[in-house]
Amino acid sequence: MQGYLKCLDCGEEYPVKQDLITCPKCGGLLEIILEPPKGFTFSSLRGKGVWRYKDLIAGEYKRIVTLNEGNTPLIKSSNYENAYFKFEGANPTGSFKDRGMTVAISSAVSLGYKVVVAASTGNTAASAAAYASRAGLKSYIVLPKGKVAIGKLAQSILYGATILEVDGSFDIAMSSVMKLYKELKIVYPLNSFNPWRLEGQKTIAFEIYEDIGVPDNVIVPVGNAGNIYAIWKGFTELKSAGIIDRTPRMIGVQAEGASPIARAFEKGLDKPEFVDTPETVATAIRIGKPVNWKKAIKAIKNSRGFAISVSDNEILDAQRQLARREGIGAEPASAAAYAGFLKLVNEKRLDTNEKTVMILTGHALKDPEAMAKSEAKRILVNPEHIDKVVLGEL
Ligand SMILES: Cc1ncc(COP(=O)(O)O)c(C=O)c1O
Ligand SMILES: N[C@@H](CCOP(=O)(O)O)C(=O)O
Repeated sequence: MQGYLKCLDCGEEYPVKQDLITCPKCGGLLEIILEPPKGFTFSSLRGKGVWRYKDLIAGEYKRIVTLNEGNTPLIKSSNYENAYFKFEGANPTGSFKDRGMTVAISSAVSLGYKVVVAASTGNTAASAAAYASRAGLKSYIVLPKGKVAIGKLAQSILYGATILEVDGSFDIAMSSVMKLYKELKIVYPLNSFNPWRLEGQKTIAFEIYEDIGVPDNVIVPVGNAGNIYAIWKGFTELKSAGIIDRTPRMIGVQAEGASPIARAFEKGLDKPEFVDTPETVATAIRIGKPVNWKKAIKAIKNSRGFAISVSDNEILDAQRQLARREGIGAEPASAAAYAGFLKLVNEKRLDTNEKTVMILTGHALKDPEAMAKSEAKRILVNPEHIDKVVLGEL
């Protein structure tokens, strides 16, 4: 595939080399700018999931480490005619991270790394741990102590990662991983500042396109801010290949207590004011200093989109509505996308005649404590009178 790497900070360009992760000149974020192969058509593709699109994924892979990620359902809303949910909770470890991890771990293996590292609010950790184990690599996971949902922590334990806990927020864990990456040449970083990981995540766009063509809007919950860029990148590459003639509007949603990007849009700023002590019930997106903020702002602006924030109450209410009106169990961070949709519809900022896809990034089972916050219909019954309870007579 034709292409090059370009630093978003200093603008330096490099040939597509898989061992480049950040800019060798200034340490900035690298973009992988690709031109899909001439004459590419979707009808020639075979297989399912992320690697169905291998002709569109940059890099050379001596070995592909896969758990058959991707190929997630695009579920039509039963309440809004033109709304769809891309249920990423159906991935092998229950979140969209698996799409990126299959590519990042395959890269690590192909480059000969034996040790991988990631900072995480939980999902990256679970995914990194699973794929590292499958590849036979040693994984170190850096977590904000006491701030990771129990389902995700349990996954990392089960998959056998070494868990390093730091006091403080995810952002401190992230800077610790940056330090490890810069100082120890033996570790391969799995977070989304690694542009190869985003190559896997962009396949969300390809699957949406194959299912329903180009939607008008794609609503994405934003934390470390890699996924919204990755999805936009996927659509942008289809446009440069002449397969589609427009890209959807990318709409980012953040939780009010962790909303540096949404606030930048609300205030008309070019760069976010970071949040030192981010707080939200949506622990996956409790992030104050998103490493990919430049990429996210680029994707949102170039697609004529915007970013908004939603409150914790709106998130939990949206999580319940998703479960009780659509039958879909998504974790709070994912429900933020639906909360954003409901808010925009309510404020008449989004036209329900337009085709909108919400990315439901992770499974509800990841965070049982959040699920249990919903008011329950639980009745202690005497088995002898259970019929009367059901008939409403007791
Ligand atoms: C479930 C879930 N949703 C959304 C996000 C946000 O994705 P990104 O960090 O790519 O913005 C994350 C992680 O940050 C997540 O784990
Ligand atoms: N929500 C993320 C935060 C880290 O994001 P990443 O995309 O940079 O790995 C997580 O699950 O840890």
